[in-house]
Amino acid sequence: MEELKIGLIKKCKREVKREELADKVGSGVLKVYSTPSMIAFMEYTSEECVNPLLEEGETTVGIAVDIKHIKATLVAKKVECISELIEIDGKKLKFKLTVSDEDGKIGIGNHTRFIVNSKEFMKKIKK
Ligand SMILES: CC(C)(COP(=O)(O)OP(=O)(O)OC[C@H]1O[C@@H](n2cnc3c(N)ncnc32)[C@H](O)[C@@H]1OP(=O)(O)O)[C@@H](O)C(=O)NCCC(=O)NCCS
Repeated sequence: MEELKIGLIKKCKREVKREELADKVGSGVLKVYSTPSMIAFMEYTSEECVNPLLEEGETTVGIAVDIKHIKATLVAKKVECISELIEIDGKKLKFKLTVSDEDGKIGIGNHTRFIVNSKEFMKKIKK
């Protein structure tokens, strides 16, 4: 079975939906792909990159993002995210990310996730 190692890569593709636009998300007023939606796509792709290789009962949670949104994208455009695992520091996993639309790069940066046991993580949160 494949193991968690530096160099793992995941690519995900999707189409920009109306509910992902800045005026719908509330992060701006224009009808363009929102930065939070792009970051969510980056988080999803990074999670997918490593989740199949975790122990039973484990998942990852996002703990840091350092992202640049460099170009605007309209609804219905196709976007692709590439996430590469570039650092493993105990339970901390660092990913390098690129998001492109049909015309080129729209987002770049790094994202860190932390491996947790799902049940224990939820139990520790104060109600
Ligand atoms: C991930 C989390 C459980 C770690 O907490 P913990 O188990 O108590 O671990 P610690 O606080 O001892 O941190 C462990 C390491 O991660 C680092 N770390 C924790 N949070 C960090 C963050 N946000 N950014 C960078 N590093 C972080 C700590 O500095 C420590 O590093 P070290 O081992 O080099 O000293 C906690 O930060 C958390 O719950 N974050 C919120 C995650 C979340 O809800 N995400 C949204 C859902 S996906």
